[in-house]
Amino acid sequence: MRRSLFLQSPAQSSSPAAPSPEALSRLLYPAHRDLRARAFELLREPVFRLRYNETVAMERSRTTARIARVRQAGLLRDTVSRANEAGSRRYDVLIDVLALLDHSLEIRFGVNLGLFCATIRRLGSEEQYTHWLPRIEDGRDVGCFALTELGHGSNVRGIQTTARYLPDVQQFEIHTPHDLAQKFWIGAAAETANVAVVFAQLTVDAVHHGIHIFIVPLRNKHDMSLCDGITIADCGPKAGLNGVDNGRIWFDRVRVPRENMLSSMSSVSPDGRYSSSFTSPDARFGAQLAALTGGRVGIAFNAIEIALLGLTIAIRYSAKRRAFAPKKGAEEVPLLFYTSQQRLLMVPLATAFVYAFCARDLREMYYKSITTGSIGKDVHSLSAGYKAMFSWFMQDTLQKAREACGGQGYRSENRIAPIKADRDVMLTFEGANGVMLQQVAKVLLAELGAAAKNGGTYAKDSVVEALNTPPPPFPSGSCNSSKKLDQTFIYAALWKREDKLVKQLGERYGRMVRHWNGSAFQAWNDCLSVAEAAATAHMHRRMYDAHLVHVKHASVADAASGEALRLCGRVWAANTIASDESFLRLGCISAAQATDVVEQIDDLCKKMTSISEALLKGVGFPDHLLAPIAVDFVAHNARAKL
Ligand SMILES: Cc1cc2nc3c(=O)[nH]c(=O)nc-3n(C[C@H](O)[C@H](O)[C@H](O)COP(=O)(O)OP(=O)(O)OC[C@H]3O[C@@H](n4cnc5c(N)ncnc54)[C@H](O)[C@@H]3O)c2cc1C
Repeated sequence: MRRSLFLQSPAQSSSPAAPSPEALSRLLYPAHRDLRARAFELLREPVFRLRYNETVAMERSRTTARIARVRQAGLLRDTVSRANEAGSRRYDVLIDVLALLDHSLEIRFGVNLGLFCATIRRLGSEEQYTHWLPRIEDGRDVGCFALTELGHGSNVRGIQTTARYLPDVQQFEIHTPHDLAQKFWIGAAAETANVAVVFAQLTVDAVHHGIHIFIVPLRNKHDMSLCDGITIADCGPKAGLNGVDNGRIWFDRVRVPRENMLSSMSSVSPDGRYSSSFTSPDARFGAQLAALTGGRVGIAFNAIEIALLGLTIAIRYSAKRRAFAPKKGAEEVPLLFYTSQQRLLMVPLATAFVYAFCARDLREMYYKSITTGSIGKDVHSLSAGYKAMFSWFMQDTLQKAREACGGQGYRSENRIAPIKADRDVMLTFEGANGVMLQQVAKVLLAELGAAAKNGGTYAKDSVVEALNTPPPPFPSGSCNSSKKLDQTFIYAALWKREDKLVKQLGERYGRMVRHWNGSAFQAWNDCLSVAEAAATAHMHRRMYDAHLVHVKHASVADAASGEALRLCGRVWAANTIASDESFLRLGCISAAQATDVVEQIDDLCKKMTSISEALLKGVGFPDHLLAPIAVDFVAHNARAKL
């Protein structure tokens, strides 16, 4: 990249020092760097060569061949079979790399080693998980995760598959009572899985005990024929992710032994006595969905990696591709010269760096929950919020990256457009994004309710405890603070917006409950827009809190990396404030401050542009995972190559 081209504008202020790519890389990818390097190397092999516009059948068989090669290379060894944090860390590092190549490959592993194994690990007895996890890891069995039904997706509690205990034979009878209860979208069910964890409504001696989970064989392994009572249909071609064989399943009074119910928390004795370690059905239900939390943590993490992949391709191309010259006969300038192109790509680049470290924090919190065995409300709400916000950000970024590359962005071989189609489902599976934000808002409302009983003070372990302490007042001449876009100004703006919106949510909810004569369901429906706004504001303030810690940490490793990250935070904050009218509407900032913020964005983006090459080197995705336009688009398209 020729930096001089970015320095031609007289408005440009001094460029920051470029961070050390090595230091940044160690901050971003601190663990198992050898495994990460081995996985990148493996992806050079012909079976992993990128291909486009294949038939569904070809995509599926290619994904199967890729799975086999990853297994054969031994990279999966000692991952999920360890059933501990160390194994999960190795697994995640590997999957993060595979995800950069092929979403279908990631998801085929994700439903099998991720969702299936995590469910058994978290909810099964030791006997159950020591039996199943090694068999899944080495490929003797392929598992899938059967929760969603045609009639019930977001409303998980409403699923209607039944499981009735039959004490005479000490078996459960799993049954699909009608077509709306067919399992739908089940990854790997259409062709490849031989066993499923099935979520069903348990009845013991005519007493209903709510959702429980059962290990149900789907196919006879010797010839993959369907087991008695199982009907499976293919979900057919999808908008993307066609290497995954999503299927529909009906159970026709299928019998499984009593031991097949996941029994670490609840069990049924041979003579039909039900017991559970949970006194509250709500707490049991939350624990049963723990595997989904792990999935959301993974989606949040990978959404940022994929955004960075799209940005790497688009920024590298934009630094080389030229369009228009300042005067006749002069050399044309690179696309990245244009301030509009800089804004298009640098705001997402800065945002991706802010979010990347937040996603890493969330993973660390999730790893801790593997050791402690319980997922707290903080991990629950952060994983729901980050899953939604980061996957929305990813799709928005891929669209910007696509447009930034013009027509070349539309070519399949340049990756961005097909990745966008493949990844779109991340906004829906493991919890539709809008519904995820509602989950965050419900936690906020509960915290507000608890605080009201506590004289208006949030509890120490509340996710909004920070709202107990108002930000320090701006130093005299508050515009100085917004002019510099400093930490005090940014934090205060984010804090005030969150504080006001959370209170607004509480007030509106109370009013609506009265309006609807006590119906919480109706009242909540009339709060959804403020609920989403409050959840978003909460997430933004949490991200900024975390970001300040990340800047400090990065500065210790490499002063320039710390400065680079600080710049990313300012760009992200400026864009966040400029894009949401509620900062002004709610009086969190003045009109003069809003003007200060908006006027700085172009200059900040120029600074970002000057260090973007170093930032992308720190991310370090190898050329074979990028696209021809990110490497040498002229040589790649040479006539001599025809
Ligand atoms: C490719 C793919 C793979 C999948 N893999 C699996 C799998 O392996 N196993 C599995 O069990 N499931 C799987 N799923 C299912 C997935 O988890 C569900 O699609 C998801 O939970 C959403 O459920 P739904 O599709 O029924 O949407 P719905 O619940 O019908 O929701 C549709 C939309 O309605 C609105 N909405 C719904 N509820 C509310 C509400 N309370 N308030 C406001 N708005 C609301 C939202 O806009 C939402 O996006 C997969 C799905 C896809 C597409």
